[in-house]
Amino acid sequence: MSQPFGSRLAQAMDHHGPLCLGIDPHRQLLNAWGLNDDPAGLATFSKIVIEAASETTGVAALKPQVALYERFGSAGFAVLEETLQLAREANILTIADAKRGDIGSTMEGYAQAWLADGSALAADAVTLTAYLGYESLRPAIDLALSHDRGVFVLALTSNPEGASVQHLGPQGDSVAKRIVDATAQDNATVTGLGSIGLVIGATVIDDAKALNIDLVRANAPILAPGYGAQGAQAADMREGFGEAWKNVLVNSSRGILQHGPEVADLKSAIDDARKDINVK
Ligand SMILES: O=C(O)c1cc(=O)[nH]c(=O)n1[C@@H]1O[C@H](COP(=O)(O)O)[C@@H](O)[C@H]1O
Repeated sequence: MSQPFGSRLAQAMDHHGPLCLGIDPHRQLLNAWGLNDDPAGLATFSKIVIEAASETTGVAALKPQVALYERFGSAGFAVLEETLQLAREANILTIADAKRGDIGSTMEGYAQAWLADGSALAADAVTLTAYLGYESLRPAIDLALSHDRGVFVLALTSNPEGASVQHLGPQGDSVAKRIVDATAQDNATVTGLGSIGLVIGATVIDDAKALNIDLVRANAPILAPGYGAQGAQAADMREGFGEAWKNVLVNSSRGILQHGPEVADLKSAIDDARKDINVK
């Protein structure tokens, strides 16, 4: 890969718009699509989603939810490897939603799995959790940067429980703010969009303001899940993110996937979401 992840993502977002399609093969969705909840069902589901994404101009990235493959152990991981390979062949950026985090020495192992050239699980970026401290993620950040890949560090998550940890800290100095400020440092010397991203739930954008968090200064791609099935609305996202909106990659999983299994129906759900998000 000849360009940093941030530049590749910025180009994809310019070309396709800011939609990331989550590949979340929940048992209920597989059943609704007439598929078995087993590795063969996972494989068919994933292929259909990639086919739909590659036949529209509406998807900047795909985000496979690792947990829903991991349910099936090594057989599920084999399907995830194939899925990542198909997305690579379709030229669509991938974000492995693995939410990894560990002490530095073992973080190195996760980094090699998700971010090293030649790894069967390598994606363009991986989601990380900084509960062990932002600096514990350094092996993944370093490997990502040296391999033109990226990471997305959870800062403010879309679930209601996140605030009980992420808002902690004295007035104006929350855990979430520290994470955002750390990504700002890592992206500071980059011209264009940085490769060290953040996750800010679309359902909790107002918290960023309340916590005095400067998302623009972070110069980070911002993955925003919560649109669609979790109820966040396009107009509220645009207004809430304000100036940072230009860096926001909006994820929708179930909101689009519920329209399957026909590729044509998925495509039209992607188009609808895309128009909705782009509404001025
Ligand atoms: O890291 C994520 O992607 C993530 C962070 C977060 O704060 N909230 C959140 O919902 N997610 C993921 O985004 C996807 C949301 O799926 P839907 O609610 O079906 O659109 C799931 O795979 C979640 O695990």
